[in-house]
Parts: sequence; C-alpha cells; structure tokens
Amino acid sequence: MSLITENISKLAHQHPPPANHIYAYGTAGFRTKATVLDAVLFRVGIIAVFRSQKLDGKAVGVMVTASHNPESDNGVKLVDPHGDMLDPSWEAYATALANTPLDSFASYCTQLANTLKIDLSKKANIIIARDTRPSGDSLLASLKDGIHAVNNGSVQVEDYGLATTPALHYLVRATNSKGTNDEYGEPTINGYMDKMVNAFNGLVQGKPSIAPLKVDCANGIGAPYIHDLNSRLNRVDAPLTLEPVFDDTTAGIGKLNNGCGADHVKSKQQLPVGFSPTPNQRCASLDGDADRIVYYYNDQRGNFKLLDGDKIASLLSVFIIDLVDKAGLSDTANVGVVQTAYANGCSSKFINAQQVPIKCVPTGVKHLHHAAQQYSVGVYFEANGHGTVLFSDEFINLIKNTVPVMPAQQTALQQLIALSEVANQTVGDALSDLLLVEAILIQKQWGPAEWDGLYEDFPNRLVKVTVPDRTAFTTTDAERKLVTPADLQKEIDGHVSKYQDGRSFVRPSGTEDCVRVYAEAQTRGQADELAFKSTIVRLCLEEKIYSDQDFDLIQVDLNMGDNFHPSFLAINPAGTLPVMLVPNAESIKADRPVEYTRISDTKSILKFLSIKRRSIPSLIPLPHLISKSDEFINYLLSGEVDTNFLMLSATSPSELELNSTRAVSYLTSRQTAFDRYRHLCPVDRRSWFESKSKSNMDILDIYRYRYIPPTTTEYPNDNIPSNIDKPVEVILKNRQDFFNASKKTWSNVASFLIKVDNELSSDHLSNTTTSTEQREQRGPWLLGHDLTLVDLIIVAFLARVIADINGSMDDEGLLKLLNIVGLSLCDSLRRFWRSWIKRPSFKRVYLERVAND
Ligand SMILES: CC(=O)N[C@H]1[C@@H](OP(=O)(O)O)O[C@H](CO)[C@@H](O)[C@@H]1O
Repeated sequence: MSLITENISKLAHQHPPPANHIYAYGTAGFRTKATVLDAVLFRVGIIAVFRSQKLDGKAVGVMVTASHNPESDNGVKLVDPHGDMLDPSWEAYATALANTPLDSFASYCTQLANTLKIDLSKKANIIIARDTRPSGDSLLASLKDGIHAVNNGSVQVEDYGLATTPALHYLVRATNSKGTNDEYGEPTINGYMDKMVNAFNGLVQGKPSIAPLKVDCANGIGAPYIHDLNSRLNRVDAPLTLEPVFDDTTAGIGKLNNGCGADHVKSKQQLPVGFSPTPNQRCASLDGDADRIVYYYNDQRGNFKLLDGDKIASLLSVFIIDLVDKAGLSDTANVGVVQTAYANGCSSKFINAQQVPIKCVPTGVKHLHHAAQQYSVGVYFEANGHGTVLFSDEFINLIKNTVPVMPAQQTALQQLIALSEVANQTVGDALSDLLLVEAILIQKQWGPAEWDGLYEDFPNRLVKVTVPDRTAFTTTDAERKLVTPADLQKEIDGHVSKYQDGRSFVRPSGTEDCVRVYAEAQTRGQADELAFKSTIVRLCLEEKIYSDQDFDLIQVDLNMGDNFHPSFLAINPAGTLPVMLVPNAESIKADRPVEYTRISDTKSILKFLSIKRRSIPSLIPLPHLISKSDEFINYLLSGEVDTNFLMLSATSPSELELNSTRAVSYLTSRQTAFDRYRHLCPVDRRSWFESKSKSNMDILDIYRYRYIPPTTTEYPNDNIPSNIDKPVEVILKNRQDFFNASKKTWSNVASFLIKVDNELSSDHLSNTTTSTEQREQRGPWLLGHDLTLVDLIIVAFLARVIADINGSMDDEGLLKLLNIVGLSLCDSLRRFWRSWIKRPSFKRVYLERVAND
C-alpha cells in the first residue's frame, strides 16, 4: 500500500459513511441533511484534489452550501477552473466515490486515479468557502481532511471562510486567469466587488437616483455582502441605495431561508413573512448563498406582483438588443435567451416578439450556461431567478475594438463593455444580477410597475407530487414531454387541449424525491385583451352558426401591440381590429394564388357575415328600422364611448393611482412594440404610426408622472422627479385634460345607457300606445322581437366595459356598471342583458373563458 493510500484509508475511517445511505451528485452537487454529510465532504476533498491534479494544478473550487434549502440541510459542489460547474463526466466519479464502502474506499481511490491517469505527485490548488449554516464549520473540517489525505506536500488550500457561491466561482476563475491575457479580475473578495461596482458606476453615472431597493437577504451570507455593496455604492449623488432586511446571520437559530428568501417568495408567490413594503416599493429577495434573486412589489391595490427570473431575462434582453442595435452590431452579433420549460409562456412570447431567439433546455443551471455560451450575448435565467448574461470572447473583442462613428454608438459600446463586467461570467449571481437590473431601471427611470408592464404572466401552478419511484418518469423535448409512464403524456395533452394557450408538463425532480407538475393557461384578464369590436364579430359568427371550418380565427394581442407589427399592417394598414380577409372565389376557381378582399370596418363585416348565411334568421333590421339601428351603431363605433380609452381613463388623482398598474402595464408593452416596430413601419404609414405612438406615450406620461403634485408649493420639491422630460405645467395641463376627457366619456356612457333603456321600453312597431304588458311581451331586443346587429354591438360594449370594471358577466356585473355611472332602475336594460347572458353565443364568447379560470 502506498503512503497516500494508507493515509486515505486511515483518515477515511475517521469519516465513516452512515449505513444504507445513497448519495448522488445532482444538479446542485450533493445536497441533503447536514447530519449525513460528513463522509461525503471528506470524499469530495479527495475528488477535488484529483480534479486539480488532472488539470495540471489549476485551482478548483469547493463550495459548502445548501443554497435555498432549510438551515438544517447542507451540501457541497465543485467548481471547475474556468469558474463554471464541474464537468458532467466527473459527476459520476464523485457519485461513485461518495458511495464506495469504507473498506474498499482507499483502494477505489487509487484505482480511480489510475483510470483517470492522475499523477498523485502533482501539485493541486483548492479554493474553499461555505455559507452561514451552523453545520458549515465541521463539514469544512471534514473537507480539509479529505484534501490533506492526498497531500503530497504540494496541495494548496485557500480558505475564504464565509462567502457567497458566485463569489467563490469568481475567485476560482480570477485565480486561474491571473497573469494571463484573459485576466478575469483581482482574485480577492475586494476584487470581486470592485469589478462589479466600478462597471455599474460607469453605467449609471450622472443619472438621477431611483427609490431605494429593499433587499431580503434570506438571513444568509448575502447579508454582509449587501451591506458591503451598499457602502461601496453609497457615495455623494449615488443613484442607488440598498436597504437590507432579513439580514440576521446568527447561525443555528433557524432563521436562514425561513419565511424569507428567493425560494419562499417565488414558490409561495408571497412576501417574506412579516414584511410589509409600501405600495410600489421595489423589493428583491436573495437565496441562502446569494446565487438567485427575484424582485417583487405590492401594487396600489395591495396585490403581490412577482418579477421573477423570466421578467429579469426579458428586461435584460430588451435592453441588450437595443444596445447591440445602437452599437451597429446587429448583423455581426447574435443575442439569445436560454430558458427552461418552467419559463412562463408569456415571457417566451414577449421575448420572441422582440425577435430574440429562445432556446429551451433541461432544468439545471449547467444546461442553461452551456447553451448560453453559443451566443455572442447569451441571457440565461431559470424562472426561480438563477441566471446571468454571458458575453463571448469574440463579442468582447468586437465591442472593445469597434471604432465608433457617432456618439450614440460610442455610448452603446461603452455600456456593453460595462454590462459584461457587471455580469458574473461564471455563474448566476444575485449581486451581479441586482446591479444589472438596477442599472437598467436607473437608465430608464422605471419603477417596478413599468418593468412589470413588459408583459403579464399566464397564471400558473407548480405542484410537487410524491411518487413511489421518480425514475419511472422519463422525458424528452427539454423535459416538456413524458416518454414514460406510457400514455400519461396523451392524457396530459387531452386536458391541455381544453384550455386556450394551456401548457402543462411533468418531470422528475433532480434534487428531491418527487415529480413536479407544472401548468399554465391564459385565463386571467382575458376580457382586457378582447377588443370590443372583435367580440361583436365573434358573437355574429356564433349567432349565424358559422362553424370552425368556415373561418380561421387569428387573435391579435393588443396588449403586446401586435396590431402595429409590420405583418399585421400589411393586412390592415389602419392597424385596427377586427379585420376580415375573404378569399376571392374567382382566384380559387382559376387555380392561382388565392387573392383576398379585406373588410376592415365592423359594420361591413357584420353585414357580410349576416348576408352570407341567409337560411338562418337575418340579423339585418327591417328596412323601416335601419335608421334607428344605425343611429345606435354609429354612436357606439364613433369613439364617443371608446372602450379602449375607458379602460385607461381616470377622473381624479386617486383613480389615476388605482388604475396605474394595469394602465402602465398596457401602455408600456404597447410603447415597447412601437419602439420595436418603428424602423419596420412602411414609409407611407410613418406619420400615422408616430401619432399613435405619441398618443400612447402621452397617456403613459400622465400615469408615469402621476406623483407630481398639482401645486408645487404645497409639497416638498423632492416629489418632483429630476428626470422629467416635459415642463411641469404641460404635465399638469395634460393630466387635467385627461381627467376632463375621462369624465366626458363616462358621462357619454351614462347618457347612452339611458338612451338604450328608453328605447328598449318604447314601442316603435306601431304608433299606438301599448300597455305595459304588451311592452313586456314585445321581446327584449332593441328593435323588438328580432335580434339584430345593433343588439350584438350593444351587448359587446356592455360586456367589455363590465369586464374592465372587474364586474362579472351576470346581473351583478351590470348593476356594478350602473352604479358607477350613477344610474338606478334601468329595468329594460337589465332585461336585455339577462336575455343575452342566457344565449349560447354569449356563453361561448364571454363565459366559457371565465369558467376556465
Ligand atoms: C422547478 C425548480 O425550481 N427546480 C429547481 C430545482 O431542481 P429540480 O430538478 O426541479 O428539483 O433545484 C435546482 C437546483 O437548485 C434548480 O436549478 C431548479 O430550477
């Protein structure tokens, strides 16, 4: 037996493994109850030395942490010399070593060293650190025992004590690259902080400050780091201040990740326990080793709003793609986003709409990291907030060597360089992500609601299911489809097909003994997305019994500004909905490419649909009632009671505040669409496009600047943001005009409802006065017994306005509307509404979606 084998054997016996325990080096290294980890840590010490020796003495890292798990857990993971995760081929050796019986352990080590052709006399360099868990100290001692078991006198250990996981990754890369052409930074914690903070300062220099950020440190190692970061940021005129909370790192009192931290916030979709931020206060939570971060806020109505890894990736990718554009590099560089199956469908839709490619990979950061390396700039994030932005070496060379020809290009290049230095290039890093997000928010002067407004998440659920054997579940297509158990996927598909935009998948967890079931569907707030005029057409299709085979229904997402996309403008240059394309029969018969006729005004579409289905009762009014019908239809389509404006309207400062979240969200995503599609807009539509963009921006400004007090003398001056780009008088005047226009529109609604109610209770079938009884019998529709187009238009209007005031599609909903506009009674209108809500067409267009919620 060699001296080393003897030494390993002797020390291994001081760290015996517990009986009947199987360990696996999973997505996050070894992770389990701290009480059964002693032997694992010892053995990881040995594999770390082997790894370093195999790589000619390059430094490898060992981090002792169980990240977001409870305080009683612990874990360990290895870091390769470039600062990334352990090479997957070595995960199997680590697993084998951890599970080898004590008696054969020393000989297995020698055998493994032989197989891997490791020269045990070579030097090794190990960098270690741990998080704040009470078990950390003794586990670190076991790790050191393992390292020294292979010590031939040339094994170097650098112990950084308490550190975050990403800082350790940084230290490993910085140590190995020191003195080379690719020097990553000073290999100290100070160097790590300095690199990020200096680059951040460059990004925000001269920008006005934004509100302080509350940072929940999960009572973990992030706490001292956030305090340190704050003191580094805290210079005169600093645009950012951090306010740490949950920063008690006293070990052993059970506070770590308990009721706080990123995992609590993300998985429970709740604030940390006992934390009550003020409305619109920007907050962030780190996890126990500060490699994850999620943001959130409570809106004005007290609703909790999560800004998770998907929202962070969206914010970053939009910002970066814009800089790459401005730097004149869009043709040479590719920006991509990497997500997992857990990414919310809306985030993928949003990112796709920015023409940024998305790659979906299996869960686990190593997969994301690897895929992101394929892009010039790869943004990767798990929905849980673990991620970063990778800049390829070629791209870094490109931005450093491009000679700018314009000041804007120079700024963009400088900002890209700074971003690449703020972003941790080795692993997801809560601190670095925080600085990236904050730099963008400072540049845009955005609060959380504006950021949140990029898109609205599909509602979703993530459920853990304990099964007897999770290995029975195997998947394909980046874990989005089950291969086994047989037929389960078919069943899932069957369920999913019943939901619009539904998506669901089941996969075995890589870190816990369970399978995870994820589901999302487009069920909330759909009424908002429904264009009033488009639902009239859908009602008409239902009333005239058109089947699915008769038409293709394509939904255009107004929330995302899809109606300003060049492909939509090619169909309808007016950018309005609905629009109908009717294939030209001659072209079909002549067997040439099908030509279409476009019908883009609601009235003509309705007439077309009604006339084409003659066998079914006509919706066209009798000739002598046409002018009456037109009077109502023309009014509703005239814009006097514009439903899109009503949705955004506010008649007073308090309503402005109350509506701000929804309005800012809607207006910001539209503004993003304008900015995105501007250069693609056909020349002859440019001035129209700009006027649309301007009126959108004007209303957005009214909401964004809602904090500016009406008379500046009454309030302290610091209530006025220093970055406003309009004179205060103009802002105040626009706001007042907006209140007036809102009041006028709502009063038009009231007058219109009274008019409809009067009309419904009058008799225009004959000039003779009818008794009340006869009136009751004359049918609930506006023109009498027969349902006509005007009824469709009125009910679609009612449904849209009721949805916008969060009313229900029943009697209560109408009463709520009547109450808001100050009307009572309106019996005939209520009867009209009740008749509608019973109709199958109404149920299909409005209620089936709600039922899915
Ligand atoms: C749904 C989810 O959040 N899964 C987490 C969790 O993996 P599972 O394989 O799902 O247990 O832990 C991993 C390691 O921290 C993390 O990368 C991953 O995102």
